[in-house]
Amino acid sequence: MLRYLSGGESHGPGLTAVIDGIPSNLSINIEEINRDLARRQKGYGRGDRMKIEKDKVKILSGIRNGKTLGSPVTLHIENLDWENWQKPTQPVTRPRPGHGDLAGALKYDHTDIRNVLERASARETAARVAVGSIAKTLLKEFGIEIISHVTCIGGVKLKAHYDANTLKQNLGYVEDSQVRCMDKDVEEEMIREIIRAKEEGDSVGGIFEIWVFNVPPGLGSHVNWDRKLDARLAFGLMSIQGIKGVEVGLGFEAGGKRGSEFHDEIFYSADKGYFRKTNNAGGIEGGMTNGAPIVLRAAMKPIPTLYKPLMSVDITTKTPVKAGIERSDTCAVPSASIVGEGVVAWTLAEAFMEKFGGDSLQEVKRNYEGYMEYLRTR
Ligand SMILES: Cc1cc2nc3c(=O)[nH]c(=O)nc-3n(C[C@H](O)[C@H](O)[C@H](O)COP(=O)(O)O)c2cc1C
Ligand SMILES: C=C(O[C@@H]1CC(C(=O)O)=C[C@@H](OP(=O)(O)O)[C@H]1O)C(=O)O
Repeated sequence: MLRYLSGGESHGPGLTAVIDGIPSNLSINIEEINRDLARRQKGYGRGDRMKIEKDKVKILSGIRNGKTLGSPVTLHIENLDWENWQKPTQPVTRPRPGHGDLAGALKYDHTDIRNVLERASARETAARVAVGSIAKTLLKEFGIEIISHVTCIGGVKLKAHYDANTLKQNLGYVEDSQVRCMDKDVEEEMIREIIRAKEEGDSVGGIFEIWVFNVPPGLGSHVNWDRKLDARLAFGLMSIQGIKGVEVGLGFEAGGKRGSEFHDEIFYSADKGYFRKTNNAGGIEGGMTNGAPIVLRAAMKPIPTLYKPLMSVDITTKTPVKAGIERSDTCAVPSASIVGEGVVAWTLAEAFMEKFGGDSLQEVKRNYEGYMEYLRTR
């Protein structure tokens, strides 16, 4: 069984995650984890904090001579901003609409909202990306590949749905793009919209898409609600700060289609086995992977902290006030897409280990290859 927990405040000394259940003998390249951490920090519209942080992972346990031992893997990422937060600060009393401020202060009985925002903050997603990067390494051993791109920022949208080949061909462009968008004209318009929002003391959200390739059929299960993979992927994506909607395959568009237009017809050939010509289901049927690529989309609301704040109520005096202002991003959709890759990798690694689980990578491979061999005879 795979599991992990993380701890760490946004302006504390750092973030720590302990992962249990990674099989032994998996080669881990720290530079791959650092590459994902750097990808998460990029993206047009991020605030000044990203000029301070230079996220790098330290591995404190579970890896020796570059390979996992089978014991818990402990990851640590330092907060370089920590040294600027050593002096006592004024209590934060003006909750920001859209952040965890008011609900968190009421629930945990805090009179200083900073005690809530320190952990509600998406700083925590650096730990999730490091954990996700290890999950990606495990999945890569089986040819599973996860990619993401941004399809909408602040209402500026990609003009078409792209197929897997076009997406793969444009991946280099996406990685270089300041907003992780594959179309140069749309990218420029997105950046203009972020600039306009920032100038007006406002913020934007958007949508990102995640594709997973080479997934074997049969991850997840139809037999109980909490084993359904589409539900678990939606849970993972929805748990990212700011996410308000998740789609699988055609998603909300499915509600307007006839059955005959929507469902992906089944074909068989001796060389390919069972296959589909369409993928409106997004690779999941009955809570299980069906062998087609998994396609997911997540919608992020606009960033809650506004430099031109909305109205709020001071929690000490109960008087109407403008909401508090913290240093903030204007847009974080490109970063959220990298976090999305991480949580999807984690969820799939969990499901993968449930199906093929073993204590060493060799054992997992034997189990996987046995199943793939069985599928070839079906
Ligand atoms: C990568 C990333 C960066 C974010 N940066 C900010 C930010 O600078 N300011 C802010 O108010 N919210 C930011 N958010 C969103 C808040 O963390 C989030 O809205 C808040 O924790 C409340 O959670 P909820 O939106 O899921 O309800 C960011 C989210 C992500 C994923
Ligand atoms: C620190 C990160 O994002 C932070 C997420 C965040 C929030 O409210 O979610 C608020 C900002 O924090 P600060 O006020 O310290 O600048 C972002 O910078 C990060 O992504 O590493």
